Amino acid sequence: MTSKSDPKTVRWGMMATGGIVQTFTKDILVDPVTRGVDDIKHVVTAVASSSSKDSADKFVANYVEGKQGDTKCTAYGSYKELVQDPNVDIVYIGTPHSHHYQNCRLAFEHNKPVLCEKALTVNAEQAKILFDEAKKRNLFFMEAVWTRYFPLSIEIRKLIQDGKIGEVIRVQSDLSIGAIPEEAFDASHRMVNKDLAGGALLDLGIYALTWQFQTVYHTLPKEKRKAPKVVGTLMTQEPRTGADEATSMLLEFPVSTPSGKRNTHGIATTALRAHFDFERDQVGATPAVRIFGETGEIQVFGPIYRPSRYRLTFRDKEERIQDFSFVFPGDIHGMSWEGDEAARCWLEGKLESETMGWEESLVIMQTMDEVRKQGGLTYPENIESTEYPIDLAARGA
Ligand SMILES: NC(=O)C1=CN([C@@H]2O[C@H](COP(=O)(O)OP(=O)(O)OC[C@H]3O[C@@H](n4cnc5c(N)ncnc54)[C@H](OP(=O)(O)O)[C@@H]3O)[C@@H](O)[C@H]2O)C=CC1
Ligand SMILES: O=C1OC[C@@H](O)[C@H](O)[C@H]1O
Repeated sequence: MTSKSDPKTVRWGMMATGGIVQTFTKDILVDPVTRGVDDIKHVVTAVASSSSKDSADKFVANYVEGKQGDTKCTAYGSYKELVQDPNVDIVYIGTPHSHHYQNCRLAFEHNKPVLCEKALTVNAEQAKILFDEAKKRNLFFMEAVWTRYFPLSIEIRKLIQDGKIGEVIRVQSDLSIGAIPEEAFDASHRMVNKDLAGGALLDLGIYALTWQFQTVYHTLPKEKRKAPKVVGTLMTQEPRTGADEATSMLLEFPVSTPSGKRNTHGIATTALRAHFDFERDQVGATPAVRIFGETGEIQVFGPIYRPSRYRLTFRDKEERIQDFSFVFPGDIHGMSWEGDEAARCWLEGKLESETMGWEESLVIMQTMDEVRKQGGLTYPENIESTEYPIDLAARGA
């Protein structure tokens, strides 16, 4: 348990009613005590849909009512009404990547703190403006990279920091899905639609990068962290839309070991069309992340956005192979931990989370900018723009 005092309640406002907002809502409304947390409690006091009030009403009925005692949840038919609601402490943004910049600016304009889904923005310039705005207005702001808050991720970062596998020489990370885009995603789907900043890199590749960054960059003291050089990029276009269907990245993290003597090599890959056997991966046949140290290796089994198994292998130890598994408490999907972090940071008056801080989110966006430049991937001007407000089409418009 984290605390013995009465839990403090945080009131969430949900911006959008799509897939991820449903999952996040279900997860945060699971009693935190089931995961050993007794200092905070989450309630959802408002939900807004840009498509219709009806969609917000249905969301409330399906995901909120009956799950938070007597606490009321207001349904809105516009995001503007949500950010004006005085009963909302913090806004969760679960819209497509293309809309994050505009949506965050709207929330900040009304002085609301924000937890915004990955990828934070379309490009680094937008992200930088958001961080400046949040700072100017003294508002908590965090990119919702849920994987970082998993007990498994925390444990692996600690193993590396404690030198359990020696200095890290190379990290390989992959997040690919076996979907054939024509069958799995209509050309207008957010996964492949350039108007929604779709594509493998911003949606899935960001997790391959998350594993690079959380194991190499983040395990160093802040003053020693240096942005990686993108040494090479390969990109394949999705035939109908021109979004990236497959992206491979070769990174060099300069002087990235505690001794300051070594660069670390990063190989990060992502694809929408690669055949990928999740079941086989989950039983442990094929690790999706391999962290190669001087004296040992850490293998993480996928899917790497929701990891629950890892293996440690040592060169010189008697017990050469050790396996570790994690069970998700309280039947959560795994998003509650990031919700707890955001709520706790906000309650403590922090502007950012140590685990996914502004500077690191920005470096990751800069890395993706460079990858896109090398791979020749651009998005429409209106969604790359830093202008605000721009009226981007809402769903179905
Ligand atoms: N952390 C994770 O595991 C996951 C994160 N994500 C991230 O969450 C975000 C949303 O993904 P997901 O929930 O799967 O997407 P969905 O398409 O399921 O939902 C997106 C929602 O955004 C709103 N929206 C506003 N404008 C548009 C528009 N022009 N086109 C489509 N939708 C619009 C809609 O809600 P409304 O009509 O109510 O306003 C829609 O339901 C992305 O950033 C994605 O990367 C996605 C899946 C998993
Ligand atoms: O963040 C995500 O994680 C799970 C994937 O299925 C989804 O496409 C992606 O947005």
